[in-house]
Amino acid sequence: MFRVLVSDAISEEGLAPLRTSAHIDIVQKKVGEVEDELHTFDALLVRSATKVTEDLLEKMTNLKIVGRAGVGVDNIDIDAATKRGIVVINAPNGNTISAAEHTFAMMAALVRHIPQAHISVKSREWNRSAFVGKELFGKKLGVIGFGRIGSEVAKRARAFGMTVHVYDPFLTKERAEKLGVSIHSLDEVLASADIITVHTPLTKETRGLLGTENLAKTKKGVYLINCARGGIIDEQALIPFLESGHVAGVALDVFEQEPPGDHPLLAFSNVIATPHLGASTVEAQLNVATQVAEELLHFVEGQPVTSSINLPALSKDVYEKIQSFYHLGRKLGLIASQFMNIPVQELSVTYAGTVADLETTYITRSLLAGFLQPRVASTVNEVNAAMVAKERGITYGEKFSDETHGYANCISLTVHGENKTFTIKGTHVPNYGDRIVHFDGVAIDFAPEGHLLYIQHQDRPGMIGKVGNILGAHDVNIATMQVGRQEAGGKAMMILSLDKPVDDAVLKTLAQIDDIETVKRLEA
Ligand SMILES: NC(=O)C1=CN([C@@H]2O[C@H](COP(=O)(O)OP(=O)(O)OC[C@H]3O[C@@H](n4cnc5c(N)ncnc54)[C@H](O)[C@@H]3O)[C@@H](O)[C@H]2O)C=CC1
Ligand SMILES: O=C(O)C(=O)COP(=O)(O)O
Repeated sequence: MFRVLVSDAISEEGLAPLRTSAHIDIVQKKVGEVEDELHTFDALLVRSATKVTEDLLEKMTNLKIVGRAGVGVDNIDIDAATKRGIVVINAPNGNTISAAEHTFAMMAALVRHIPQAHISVKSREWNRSAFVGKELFGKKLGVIGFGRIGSEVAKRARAFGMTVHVYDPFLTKERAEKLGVSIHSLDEVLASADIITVHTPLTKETRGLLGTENLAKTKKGVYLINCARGGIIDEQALIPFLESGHVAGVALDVFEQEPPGDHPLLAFSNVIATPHLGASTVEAQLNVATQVAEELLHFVEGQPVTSSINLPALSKDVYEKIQSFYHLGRKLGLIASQFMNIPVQELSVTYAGTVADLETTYITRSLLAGFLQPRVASTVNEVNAAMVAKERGITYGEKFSDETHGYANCISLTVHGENKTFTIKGTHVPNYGDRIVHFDGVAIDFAPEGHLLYIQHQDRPGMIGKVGNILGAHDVNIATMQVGRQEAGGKAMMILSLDKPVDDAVLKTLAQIDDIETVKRLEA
């Protein structure tokens, strides 16, 4: 049973696809309510309220995937998840429109004092002169962060007759032109905008982006909106700018701490606020829940996930094409690691033939994970392989070649260790399987499966019989045997596939045969 903990309020209708699977068990409880069971869950689904910290991940020892029913993943310790090989997925566009509409609603409310006027009327007052506002028409809107939400806000602003100035260091001129906005430096946007709205993720770079220094560069009388993440506008820094009247008004949907409690900003009559409602619409909640539920189902079924934060994006089509090579890659890495059971510095992977035209990043990650797995106690997979390699000082690189050795495709792995270099090559034959076609300088042909025994010896008559006798005497059945040699009478090798693994005593007996130089167990 695949156990899913849903720890925030996620649309029931959106989760429905998960309920159709007999293999999935859904538990809807807060993390604090299932402390004793945390180690039993395979998946965790959250919104922004649950903090997926390293400490929580430490307790969720069986966790394989975290799904964020929304965009921002700043409540998830991505590095800690990646380190543990836990896939993190989100729903990147399900709530874009809702967040953009909320931003626009906040903008209109801010410049027309709607919340304040509403409270006044509800208090049985009729004070029209106290709430004279400003038009949006003809104003300059500064958009900081021009991704999905920023660009939807800009479209609506243009429809209102506003000019849009954008700051986004990753935005291309073509995209800006297409959407009818102009690109500026941050300083230019700060100096020119009548209203500034932020739509970046919260990162090390964007935390405090609008702090004392940058707020001082804004126009006197500027309005500010944060419907992205608390902390992008520095809340403490804002206070003197409100006190002096430099900032005319602020609309906040998000706070550094949520809920903000008795926050000093809330005491200002020209600060309006909502309790993180950007994505709180029926439509957005259905969209994001459906997106993560569908992705989770793919994950459970062994299909690729397309919106992962810590895995390269893969479409179903591409995944189907690389799947066989992905398995071959893992086997090549696994066998090479056991054969080279010494410290290694570098792995070099060469792709040739049909595989060279595919998305090889994923295959390389799989190969790397196979290589690292025998060397580390925790799980290594394509999520954390690069990180684990880095931690261990192992570098890796990809190359592409035309040399297929007569096969339709060929993956070659060369491992550089201390005083030794080892090369293994494999191919995938459709409807037949994976074959290792080159092993440590010798052309050979065997399936990388099960309990393998590698024997390196001098090419002499009678070697096969001697090995067979010893294995037979120890009740070890040989399923297949492949032999190869560099030249007659020279270095030769046998790769045997056995029905059960041999123990150390048998290895030792085999190693004592004259002309046998190396005997190694290899598990594939
Ligand atoms: N209030 C709410 O309920 C909601 C809030 N959000 C938040 O809105 C924000 C934006 O979401 P999306 O538009 O979907 O994300 P996105 O990833 O499509 O866009 C973010 C943009 O920010 C830009 N950016 C990154 N660093 C930057 C920097 N240092 N300076 C300027 N621009 C920078 C990126 O290039 C990108 O274009 C996120 O923080 C997300 O968490 C999203 C949905 C609902
Ligand atoms: O998607 C996002 O980034 C949001 O901020 C929405 O947060 P929520 O899912 O409503 O807690």
